[in-house]
Amino acid sequence: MAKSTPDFNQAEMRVVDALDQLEKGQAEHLSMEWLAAEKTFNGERVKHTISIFGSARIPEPEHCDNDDPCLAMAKYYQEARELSARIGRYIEENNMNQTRLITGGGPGIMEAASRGAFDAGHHSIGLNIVIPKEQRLNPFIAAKHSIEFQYFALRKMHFLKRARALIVFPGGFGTLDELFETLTLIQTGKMPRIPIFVYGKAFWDRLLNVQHLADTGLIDQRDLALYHMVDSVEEAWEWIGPILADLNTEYGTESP
Ligand SMILES: Nc1ncnc2c1ncn2[C@@H]1O[C@H](COP(=O)(O)O)[C@@H](O)[C@H]1O
Repeated sequence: MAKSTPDFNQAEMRVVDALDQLEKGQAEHLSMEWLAAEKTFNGERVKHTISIFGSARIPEPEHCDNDDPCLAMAKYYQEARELSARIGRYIEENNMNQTRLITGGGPGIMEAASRGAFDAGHHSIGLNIVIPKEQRLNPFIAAKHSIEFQYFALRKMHFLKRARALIVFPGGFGTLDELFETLTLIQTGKMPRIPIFVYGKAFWDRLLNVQHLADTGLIDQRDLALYHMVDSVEEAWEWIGPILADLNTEYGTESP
């Protein structure tokens, strides 16, 4: 027997039902969450951010039980910390009070990045997310610089709204989601192009064969240039340093 195909009206009805189920309270919560984050950014007078993404599960080497994958990945914790310290130091030394480093506020690479900023006397902002596992605000973010979200979608919009550069360290589904959403938004013209640095060639080369997407016509060859691979703190800084210097020239002297 042939399968029945839902007609257009049935599909429309499902959309209407779904919208009905979205309670008024939920819609209000969405807008409150968005506005609460706006309030914190505006209260802190933040206009430009450097966002760092990466695994919630990469610990510092001291917390590995000497097992190989843990130690191999833990180098990224140290490098994220070191790079963030450089970024934080530059922002502080140049009094760029409208520019902030932001992270997901959680453990792993997020902690490393907040910690590096903290080492340099820079108060990073953490966009924390309420989830059942691995949720804790890392100790290198002050409570007043933490913004708590229930919705990943809104949180991602805030990650990108003021972003002047993104640095993406190795990570799992969460990190991949953040990287690919950003690439999709830029590819489809939904947000302006910003520099994206993907950190850790050995990790990313093993994970992604993006050339295959271009070879099969699923992305344009030019889309491959939407991000740039970097493989050391030094190399990353060669790109990020000038971005901060440009921000400093353009806005550094503006009063908040
Ligand atoms: N526990 C978490 N706290 C804050 N942010 C988180 C957390 N877990 C995931 N995230 C977000 O997603 C990526 C990391 O996800 P992985 O799957 O571990 O790569 C991170 O950039 C956070 O924004």
